Amino acid sequence: MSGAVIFDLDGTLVDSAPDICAAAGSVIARHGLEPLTLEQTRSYVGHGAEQFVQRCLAARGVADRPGLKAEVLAGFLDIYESAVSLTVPYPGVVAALGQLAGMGLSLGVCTNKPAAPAHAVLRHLGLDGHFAVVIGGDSLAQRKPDPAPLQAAIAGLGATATVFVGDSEVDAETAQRAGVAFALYTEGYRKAPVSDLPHDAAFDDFADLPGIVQGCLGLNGVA
Ligand SMILES: O=C(O)COP(=O)(O)O
Ligand SMILES: [Mg+2]
Repeated sequence: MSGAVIFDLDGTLVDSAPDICAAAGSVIARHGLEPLTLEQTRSYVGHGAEQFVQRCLAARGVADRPGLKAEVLAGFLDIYESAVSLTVPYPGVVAALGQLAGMGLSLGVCTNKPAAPAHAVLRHLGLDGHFAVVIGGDSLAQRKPDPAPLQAAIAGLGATATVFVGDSEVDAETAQRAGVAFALYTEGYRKAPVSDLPHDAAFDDFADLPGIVQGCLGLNGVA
């Protein structure tokens, strides 16, 4: 067996909402629009950059203003790669990644964040070396909850047994459609109750993840 753990990024490995909120706020301010709250930002992340911008503009009542979405999206994507300074890994993430690698598992990322800012934030936090594969929201024609990006990550790692770790409705649906075990991190940007999301395991502390992965993959011991 070749085991792998594939992670969602925003709301799972990292709390990136403060950077996304600041970046979006600075772009919409150019159009005379008020910034978003952190809470709004968290609830709009998860479906990719275009949907995020769409939701921001809808929240400001200007979703139908001609040409605005394309302009704001371009401005947002321009600065998204440099929006890393306020982003932090969730507690215990770094130790858990080391422990999972020590168990002989390969690690990957499957996010709806575009690939360039996804790589940038992982690099900024010194986490990029952990991941042999990073699939972003613009890496394929499809994005989560389509199973194709997760399947591409699995193929890229050559994995025969996989656990997908994510924080949202989108991730739960992706795992289900791909037929992959799903571990739900409950401290991210999820909107629905935990019980509404199909999952094999749920956790609120990354210290618990190696044991969960061990159980999902049927491994014998945590190194
Ligand atoms: O919606 C995004 O841009 C990213 O969200 P994800 O990392 O949770 O997939
Ligand atoms: Mg997420």
